[in-house]
Amino acid sequence: MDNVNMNEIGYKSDEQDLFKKREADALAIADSISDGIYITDKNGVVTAINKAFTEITGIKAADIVGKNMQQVWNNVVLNSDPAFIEIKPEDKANAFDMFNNGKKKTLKTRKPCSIALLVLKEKKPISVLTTIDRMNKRVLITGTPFLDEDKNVVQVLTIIKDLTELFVLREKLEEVEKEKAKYLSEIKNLKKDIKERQLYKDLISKSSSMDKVIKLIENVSKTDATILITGETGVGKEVVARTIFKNSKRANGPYIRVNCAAIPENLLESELFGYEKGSFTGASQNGKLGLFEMANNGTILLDEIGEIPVKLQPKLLRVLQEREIKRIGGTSNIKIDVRVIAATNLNLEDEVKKGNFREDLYYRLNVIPIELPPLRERKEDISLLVYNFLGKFNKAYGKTKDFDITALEILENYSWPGNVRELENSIERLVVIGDEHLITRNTILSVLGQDKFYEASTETIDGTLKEAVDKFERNILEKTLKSCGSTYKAAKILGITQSTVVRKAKALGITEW
Ligand SMILES: Nc1ncnc2c1ncn2[C@@H]1O[C@H](COP(=O)(O)OP(=O)(O)OP(=O)(O)O)[C@@H](O)[C@H]1O
Repeated sequence: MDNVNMNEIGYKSDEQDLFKKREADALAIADSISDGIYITDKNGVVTAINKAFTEITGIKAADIVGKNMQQVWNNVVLNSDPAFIEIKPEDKANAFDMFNNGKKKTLKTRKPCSIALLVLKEKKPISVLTTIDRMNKRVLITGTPFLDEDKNVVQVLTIIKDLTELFVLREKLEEVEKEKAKYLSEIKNLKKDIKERQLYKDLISKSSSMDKVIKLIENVSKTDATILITGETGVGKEVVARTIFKNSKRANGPYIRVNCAAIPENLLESELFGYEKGSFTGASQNGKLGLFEMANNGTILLDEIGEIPVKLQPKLLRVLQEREIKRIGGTSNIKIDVRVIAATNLNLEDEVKKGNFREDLYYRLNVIPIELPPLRERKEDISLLVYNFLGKFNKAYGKTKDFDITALEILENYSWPGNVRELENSIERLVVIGDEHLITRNTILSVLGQDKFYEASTETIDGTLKEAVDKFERNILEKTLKSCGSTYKAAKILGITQSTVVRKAKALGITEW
C-alpha cells in the first residue's frame, strides 16, 4: 500500500510513529485484498491507497496520494463516470438488482463526485454504484467516515468493489435465461404444432394454397354444414373429407364413404336408403339398412357425386332438406342426423347446364365449397409428399432408398395429371423396383418412362426435325447442367461422356448453368 509522507501533511512525530505502526499492519492487509481502498484525511487529502485501487481505477499512487480528492477528481476522474446510483447500506448485498433497476428511477442518483468528499460533507457512510468507463469496470464504491469524540470526521475509508465480472456473469446468466425461455416456448409451440399437425397428418402439404384449404377445413370441421369438395382426380378429396370428419364433433361417430360411380344405378338407391323386407323380388327377408342410416350421428361422403343418376337426385335432395329418409318399400320417414360431404372431379355447374345435375341439388350441396388445386399448381408440396411416400414405402418394403437431387428435380417439374395418387404410385414403384440405394434421374426415366417426363418437349414445333431435336436436346442438357452444376455430373446422369456434354453445350449455345 502506498501512503503519504506524514510530515508533508502535518502530523507530529509521536503521532506519526503510532500512526505508522498501526498503519503498517493495516496496509499489508489492505494490499492483499482484492477491493480497492483509499483513505483520505479530514481535509480530503488522500493518505493511502492499496494495490487493488490502482488495478481497478488505473490511478497510480503518484497521481493521488498526498493530493486533495477534489484536485484528483478534476484531473483524472471527472467526465469519465456517468451518474452515481446511490445504494442504501442495507441494500449493498442486492447491488446487482439495484443497478439493473436503477434505471427505473426508484433509486436516487447523484451527480458524480468524489465519494470521500461527499462522506466528509454528509458525515455518514455512502454507497454508490457506477462505472469507471476508461477501465471498463462496474464498481460499488462505499465511503465510511471515522469520527472523533466530537463527531468530526477525521478520516474516510473508501472501498471500491469491482463488480465487473459479476455483472458479466449476471448478464450471461440473463442471456442464458432468455435463451432458455425462448427454447422452452419454441418447444411448446413445436409440440402444439405437432399435436395440431397430428390432426392433419394424412394431409401432407406446405404450399400456401393448401394452407388456405387447411384453414377452411379448421373452420368448417366444427360445423355441420354440407360441404362440396371439388378438384381433379387424385388431388386428395377423400383425404380432405376424412380430415374434416376426424376434426369434427362427429369424430366418434361413423364415417361412411359411398362411391356413387362405382355402384350400379339400379342398386344405388337401395344402398343409400335401404329397403323394407320383401319390398322387391330378390330383396333380403330381413330388409336392409341403407348407408344414410348407417352413417347416423356421423358423416357420409358422397364421392363422385356428379355421377349420381338423375332419377335418384330428388330423393337425395329430400334427405338434404328434410334430414329424413324413406326406405324402399317403406311407409314411414326415418329421421337421420348425418353430416353430408360430397366430392367430385366434374364441374357440377357444367353438369347442371347439360341437364345432368339438378340445380337445386347443386346449391344444397355447395353450401361450403372446397376446391383442391391440382398438384402442378402447388409444386412446393411435391418434395414433402415425395419424402413422406418414400418413408412410407421404405418402411412397407423394408428398403432404405433415397433420392438424389436430380431425381427430385425431375419429379418437381413433371405435371402430374394423376395428381397425388399418381405421385404416390410412382414413388411406390421406384422403391420396389431395382436394388440401387440412390434413386437418380436415370432410375426415374427408366422406371416411370422417358416419354412422360419429356411431355413438355412434345408440344407442336414449327420448323424442321433437326430444329425440334436441337430444342429438345438443349432443354434436357440445360436442365441437367443447371441441376447438377458440372459437366462431369451431367455426363454421368445423361449417360454420355463429359466431352460430349461440353461439345453439345457449345453447339447448342448453352453457356451458363
Ligand atoms: N395431401 C396429401 N397428403 C398425403 N396423401 C395424399 C394427399 N392427397 C392425396 N393423397 C393420397 O393420394 C391418393 C388419392 O387421394 P384421394 O383418394 O383423396 O384423391 P381424390 O381426389 O379423392 O381422388 P378421386 O377423384 O380419384 O376420388 C390417396 O392414396 C391419398 O392418400
